[in-house]
Amino acid sequence: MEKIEHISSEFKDWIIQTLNSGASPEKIVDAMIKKGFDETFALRTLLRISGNQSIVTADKQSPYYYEIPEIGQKGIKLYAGDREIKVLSRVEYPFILHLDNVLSDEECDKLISLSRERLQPSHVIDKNTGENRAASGRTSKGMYFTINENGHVSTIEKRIAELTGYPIENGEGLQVLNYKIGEEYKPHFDYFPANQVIEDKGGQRIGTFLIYLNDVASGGETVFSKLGVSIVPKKGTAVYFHYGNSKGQVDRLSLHTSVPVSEGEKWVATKWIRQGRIY
Ligand SMILES: O=C(O)CCC(=O)C(=O)O
Ligand SMILES: [Fe+2]
Repeated sequence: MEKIEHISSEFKDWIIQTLNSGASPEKIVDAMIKKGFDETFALRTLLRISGNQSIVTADKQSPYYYEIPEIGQKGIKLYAGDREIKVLSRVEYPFILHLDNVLSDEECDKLISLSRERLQPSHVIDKNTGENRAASGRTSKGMYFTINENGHVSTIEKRIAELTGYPIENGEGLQVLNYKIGEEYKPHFDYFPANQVIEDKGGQRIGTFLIYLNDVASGGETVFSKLGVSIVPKKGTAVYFHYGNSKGQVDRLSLHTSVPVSEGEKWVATKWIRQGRIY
């Protein structure tokens, strides 16, 4: 039988995701060979993807259909309670909003102090074994709050819900991440691979609300690598990016990374939002 010597964009994304969640390149090559790929092609593909080099893909997929989320329909001044939040910049494809003044300095400091003692190395759940193990693509430490865990978390969750228009119940527990010098989060998508979407747990992730909790002395930018856009962390600002539409498609342009911190440290809080209610 003839061996496969081309991959789809979707399969390429699966490789990126699997690689960055800690699977070894050898395992992925083995899996590709089992699926009928040519061995040299599989090896070469893995080398190029892990070296961040471009590869040619053959696509059957229809293009992502863009819909402007509610937060993008409110103009350049947003309101949450009596707080005015300015849009600093906006990208349409993929949809990204950069927001000023989402949290005050005191609110950022308080969130850091509530999470500091609970940080653990960032882990992923192995899809095959169900095992909780360190992720090679994520060298940061992190922790999760449960929904409405305390008054401070509730205040932040209400603000995000008001800004985005998505109820608190569509959001996962707030995650806080801390990156020290050299730590990073390799290129990844926040949405789930198609086979891991759990319909009765809110379904697919469709947007990410990412808040910067401190100023980073150097490095630590959030980079949307397919766009060539870098967001420089600034205390209290946030980015919202949206990558899931009402047709159930996901936007591959939302690939992003947190580049290594080169001086100081970085603190962020992430709220992942799903299509429907999780709880
Ligand atoms: O730390 C960052 O800038 C990105 C974090 C991120 O991508 C995530 O939490 O999904
Ligand atoms: Fe992410």
